[in-house]
Amino acid sequence: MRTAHRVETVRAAEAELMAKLPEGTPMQRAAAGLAAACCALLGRGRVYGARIVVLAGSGDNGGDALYAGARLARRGAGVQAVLLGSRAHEGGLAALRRAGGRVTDDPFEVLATADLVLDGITGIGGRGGLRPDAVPVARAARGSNAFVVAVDLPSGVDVDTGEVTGEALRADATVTFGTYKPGLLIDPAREYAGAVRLVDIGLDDHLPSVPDVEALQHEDVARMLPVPTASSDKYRRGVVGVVAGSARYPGAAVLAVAGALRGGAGAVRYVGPAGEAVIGRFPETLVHDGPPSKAGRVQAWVVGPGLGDGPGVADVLASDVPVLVDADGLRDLDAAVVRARTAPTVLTPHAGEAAALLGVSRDEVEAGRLRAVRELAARFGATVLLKGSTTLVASPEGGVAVRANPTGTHWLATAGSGDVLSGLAGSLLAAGLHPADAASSAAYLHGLAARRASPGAPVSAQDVAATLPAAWRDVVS
Ligand SMILES: NC(=O)C1=CN([C@@H]2O[C@H](COP(=O)(O)OP(=O)(O)OC[C@H]3O[C@@H](n4cnc5c(N)ncnc54)[C@H](O)[C@@H]3O)[C@@H](O)[C@H]2O)[C@@H](O)CC1
Ligand SMILES: [K+]
Repeated sequence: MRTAHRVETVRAAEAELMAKLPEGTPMQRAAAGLAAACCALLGRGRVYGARIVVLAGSGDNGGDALYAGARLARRGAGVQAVLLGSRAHEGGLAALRRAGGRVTDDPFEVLATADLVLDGITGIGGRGGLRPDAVPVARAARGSNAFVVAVDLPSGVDVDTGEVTGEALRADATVTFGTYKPGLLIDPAREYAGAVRLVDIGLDDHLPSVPDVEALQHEDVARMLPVPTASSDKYRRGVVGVVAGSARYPGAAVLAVAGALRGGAGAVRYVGPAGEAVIGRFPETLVHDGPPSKAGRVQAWVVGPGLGDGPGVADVLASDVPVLVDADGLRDLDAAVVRARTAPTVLTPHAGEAAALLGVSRDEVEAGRLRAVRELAARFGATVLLKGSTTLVASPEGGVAVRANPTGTHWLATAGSGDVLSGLAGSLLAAGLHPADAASSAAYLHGLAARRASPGAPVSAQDVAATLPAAWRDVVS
């Protein structure tokens, strides 16, 4: 699991750490880790003579970059510092000078020939996008052939939310200290960070055990996924009911069932008017034309994909098993009805649907996705999966981290892919997963399947569904 803490928490942990260590120790640890990462990035034998530019802002982020620059200068790199802001970190600057580094007043000249740039303009103390004086320098750094390494995080992004509201410096890699920051796990800031490496500075013992945001890794998902045993039969493995599709959108039913069949439930029961299309494609499905309450026992329901104005939502919400509500099922959803349920509910809106549920504009949701997903979960007393370039999953209970999905691809923004996701997540719910685990592991597998089905190229929802078993295998092997 990658765990991220917001600025306030990091500051409190750093204060505790600093109180028990000699002054400057955390910064020296950070600088040592940063310099080592730069050496690894430059490659064996390439540090001596490398042309390195340190962009140093006025805070401790600049201090980290300057001390790391000093370490690299001692190993023979030519290091030039560009001082941005009203002052520079005194100790870091003195160390750089002692090691033979220089301060330049022509940033554009040194950037034009640089091999590596250290972005130490702002770290967790940065507010808003880059200030005007830093903008042309940041642009020149990005426009050069140099490899750009962000110190702690890319300067200009919002650390706590992942939002990018102004100018920010896009890095090729980020070396972050002590813990990930939410912005390193959530788009669009995540995209500015490049490959992220975490340097241990001894902060762990001082951080709360529950992070603000977390991102699953293969091993976390592998632990969650259901594994059939010798005593499993199709009913013990769970039956998932899918209420989806309409005369107008029969395909949504097929795609939701396609996802559900790959999610580990023992059987899929389809309820709705698209039974013929579903059976034609997946003869293993049990079909029923409704209502859901008369269709036989299931361990979880999925309701909504392609449903149009069709019936079934109220019937399913009245059941005593977990329910996942998606797409048309989310329209006019009553928070009081959801809150009154005895079994868990999972909602899977995209930004537009989330906006309608919250009564705000889509832009407002897009601009504050972390806030929106938490607010929806609290208001509906439900687990909420907010789809987007970084899909987020929030739980209704307080004190639980929001999960940011690390496997997405922009190609997943394609018709029908959400139907596959809701079928898959519902199937995992029926197999007995905790709602947040079902939602987040479904998003993980779904993203991985999309990347695997069609690396770097358009992918169809059917391809995603068909590649889910391969993604599952990747995760558990
Ligand atoms: N506190 C600690 O124990 C440690 C802190 N470390 C480093 O310290 C950083 C935090 O340092 P600071 O609190 O000094 O804050 P920063 O260095 O992140 O930034 C603060 C400075 O940047 C300026 N600034 C703010 N917004 C700006 C913008 N949009 N454009 C340009 N300049 C802007 C401010 O005027 C202020 O002087 C961390 O990110 C990390 O890199 C590390 O050394 C590890 C240990
Ligand atoms: K930075």
